[in-house]
Amino acid sequence: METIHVKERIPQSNRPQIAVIGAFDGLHLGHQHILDTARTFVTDHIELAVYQWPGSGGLTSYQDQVRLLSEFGVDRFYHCIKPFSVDELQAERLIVSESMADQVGDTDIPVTVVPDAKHQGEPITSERIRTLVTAGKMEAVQSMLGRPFEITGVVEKGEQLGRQLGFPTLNLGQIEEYVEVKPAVYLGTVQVDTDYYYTLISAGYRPTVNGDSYKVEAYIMGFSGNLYDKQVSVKFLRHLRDETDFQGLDVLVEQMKQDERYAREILGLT
Ligand SMILES: Cc1cc2nc3c(=O)[nH]c(=O)nc-3n(C[C@H](O)[C@H](O)[C@H](O)COP(=O)(O)O)c2cc1C
Ligand SMILES: Nc1ncnc2c1ncn2[C@@H]1O[C@H](COP(=O)(O)OP(=O)(O)O)[C@@H](O)[C@H]1O
Repeated sequence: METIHVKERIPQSNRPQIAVIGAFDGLHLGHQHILDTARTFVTDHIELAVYQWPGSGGLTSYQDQVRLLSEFGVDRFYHCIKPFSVDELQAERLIVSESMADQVGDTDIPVTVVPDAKHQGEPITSERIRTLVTAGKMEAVQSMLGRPFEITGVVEKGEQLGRQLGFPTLNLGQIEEYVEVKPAVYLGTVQVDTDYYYTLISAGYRPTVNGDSYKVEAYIMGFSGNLYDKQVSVKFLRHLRDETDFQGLDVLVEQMKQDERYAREILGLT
């Protein structure tokens, strides 16, 4: 897949295109349905192009978007930082969602409007998924994304208290572009290089240790090793409990042990 950053005018393509227009934050099941529809118009001589309309973001990093769009068979990805007019496109056909159809306006290009994909009777939208992430409802989020919610970041140094408590936790840095997951403890997985591990994720403000800022941390079960500066991806599978202001570190440690027992029980591990 070729990626093109568009600051001003959209460059002309030398191949005929089926053009999909949308914000595409999250690449959720609705987006996947639009791309499936678009692919039915693609032939040997026509390429599939996505023109990304600027939007709110927060569910997928730019890097995730590039990876996912490429996996979904997109040939060219135009990352547009400003709204554009469809007159600038030289497409055989435009493919848009119901909500995007209003923005398209009059055009001579044939337009296919793809009906919204639904979850429990309501349209799947990025806004709806963002709200659920901030509410910690990870199973519902997963149902609408078609995969678990995932955050990719770089492991940063913290206060180095975790190891003293018997629960070393990698701290995810460079995650500002994601929405804040509800402060709570989650069961998930972490990908380090090509390996996957089960993990307990703590997202929040760490009131017990007078934490002052929002952090996403992960204690990898049955792992030891140095992960500083590595890029890791954390997937949220299930909410276990909300973040609590415990009366002292010993109470927090007892609860973390209980969290690990509970997670192992769910996973069928001993
Ligand atoms: C499984 C788990 C559950 C946690 N639950 C809480 C909690 O309920 N309240 C809280 O203040 N901090 C909680 N934390 C965060 C710890 O306070 C934090 O990991 C510890 O202060 C170590 O921080 P450090 O990585 O900066 O050294 C939890 C951490 C883990 C791994
Ligand atoms: N099981 C584990 N889970 C997470 N990190 C681990 C684990 N074992 C070792 N580590 C390493 O220890 C660091 C976390 O230890 P911690 O004492 O919490 O320090 P910090 O406050 O700097 O995060 C991680 O960044 C990683 O390099």
